[in-house]
Amino acid sequence: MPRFAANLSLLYNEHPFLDRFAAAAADGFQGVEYLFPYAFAAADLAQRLADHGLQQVLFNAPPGDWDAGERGIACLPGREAEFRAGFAQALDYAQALNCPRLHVMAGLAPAGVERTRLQATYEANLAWAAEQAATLGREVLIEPINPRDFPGYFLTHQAEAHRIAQAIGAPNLKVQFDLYHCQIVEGDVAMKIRQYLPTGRVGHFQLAGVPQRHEPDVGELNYPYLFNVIDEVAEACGWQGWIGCEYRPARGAVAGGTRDGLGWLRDTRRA
Ligand SMILES: O=C(O)C(=O)[C@@H](O)CO
Ligand SMILES: [Mg+2]
Repeated sequence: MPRFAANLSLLYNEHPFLDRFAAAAADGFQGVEYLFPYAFAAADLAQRLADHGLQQVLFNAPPGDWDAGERGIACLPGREAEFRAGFAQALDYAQALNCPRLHVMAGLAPAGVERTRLQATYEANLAWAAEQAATLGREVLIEPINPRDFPGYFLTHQAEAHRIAQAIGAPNLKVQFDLYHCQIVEGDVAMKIRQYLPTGRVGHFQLAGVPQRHEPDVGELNYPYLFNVIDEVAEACGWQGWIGCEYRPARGAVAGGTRDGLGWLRDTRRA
């Protein structure tokens, strides 16, 4: 069975952020991920992980001005210095939290800038970030994201992400395979797992039900089937990663909403 990490940005919103670690551990999670740690001291986060026996499996590098609508800056010409400073900060947190992988968000393609220029900026930033991360034994991840949730996002397709990772050629530059985004953008999810997992370039999976991004047992994807495919292929190729549970609980605003929606996880553990 795959290992599941609780995404504390989306799950357990019925609790204040720092209390979500305890809630996730109480539900049997051994790993956590979230969008950004930067509003908290790394030492406080590390203490929560230690207190609850949790591993930090992923978080994101600074994305630019999130509240103003930015969704990463890696493809944006002219923002290279900010990208480098942000990535250095992310690496400091990764060290303190013993987190093996960092997601670098591409950003929204600005109108009027040629794609080739964005592509060159993106690849140069990723090559630099992968080199920095390698010195500390960390991985850099890139994630294709569906353009309904993030209109204009630069990276949307699995094939494109793998082409970029392959072209840059850094062994620690990998793809974050979010099954929810993949289903929305291109479908054929099981075959894409079979195609890409054996390449060694998949660094992490994430899941959510499609289309509402609720629990994985709500919606059009058959997750028990996909978990079996991941298990089968992972065993054959020796992959040992995590699946981040990155969904908004259908009863998320209700006390106990996240736990009440974890029946799918209890069923998976029993299977
Ligand atoms: O939205 C997603 O999917 C993510 O994995 C985030 O890191 C980016 O918002
Ligand atoms: Mg994701």
